[in-house]
Amino acid sequence: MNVLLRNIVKVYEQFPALEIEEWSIKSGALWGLIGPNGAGKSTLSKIIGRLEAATAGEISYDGNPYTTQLQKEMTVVFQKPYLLRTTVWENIAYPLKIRGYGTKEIKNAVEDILYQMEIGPIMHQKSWTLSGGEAQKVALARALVFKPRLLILDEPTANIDPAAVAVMEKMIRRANEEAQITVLMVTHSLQQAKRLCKEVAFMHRGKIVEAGPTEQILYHPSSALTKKFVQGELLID
Ligand SMILES: Nc1ncnc2c1ncn2[C@@H]1O[C@H](COP(=O)(O)OP(=O)(O)OP(=O)(O)O)[C@@H](O)[C@H]1O
Repeated sequence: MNVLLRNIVKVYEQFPALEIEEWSIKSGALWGLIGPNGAGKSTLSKIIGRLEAATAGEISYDGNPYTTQLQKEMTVVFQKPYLLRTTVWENIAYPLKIRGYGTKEIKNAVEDILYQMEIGPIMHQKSWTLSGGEAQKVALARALVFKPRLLILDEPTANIDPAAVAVMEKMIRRANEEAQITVLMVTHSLQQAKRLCKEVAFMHRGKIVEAGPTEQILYHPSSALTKKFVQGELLID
């Protein structure tokens, strides 16, 4: 899905949290959003994912304004996922059920993703009994199972053990490469951005300072601020 942002502003009680003149996400992209704490990464991803309204500005999706139909084609996964109070299996089946898939299709799709994400053994477990990392895996499985056209991830692998990170990154890469799902991912790990993202945007104080191919932004940034950040010298201010 192509997403175009123009003059997006978000103000929280007179505090300007976001000011983006123009930014576009091309269909099939895999963007990483990096920047210090409080830079506005979550706010921007929630606004693009329509979980929050911008104070001003416009976002178009494939050249059109947002419609409720689009809600079925995109999804946002948070670090602390909201799961339904039921089993893992039911949580993953849910997005397919509300989209009208048949019983057989649902069974096949859920079984496939349970297997690929290595969470088959916990499929009958109730969501509130899961560990934090297991819940994050289930949330990603639930987002991927219906093949959204736009997937927004806000630190999906924070607090995850290295083996599970590898599985989750494999699934995100595969979703992007094989299912052509457009991905926007907030991450605090520059290593993860290097491994996974084709392009990276660096945010600071509500603005996108610099955006472009991952290699360029992380190794040859043009802004002194980006350079400081990627070298680990930018303090929260
Ligand atoms: N609901 C809110 N009310 C008031 N201020 C808010 C609200 N949500 C976010 N902010 C402020 O907006 C700014 C941007 O926050 P945001 O969560 O987008 O940053 P972030 O880059 O995702 O940070 P982090 O890396 O710490 O998660 C911060 O200064 C934050 O305190």
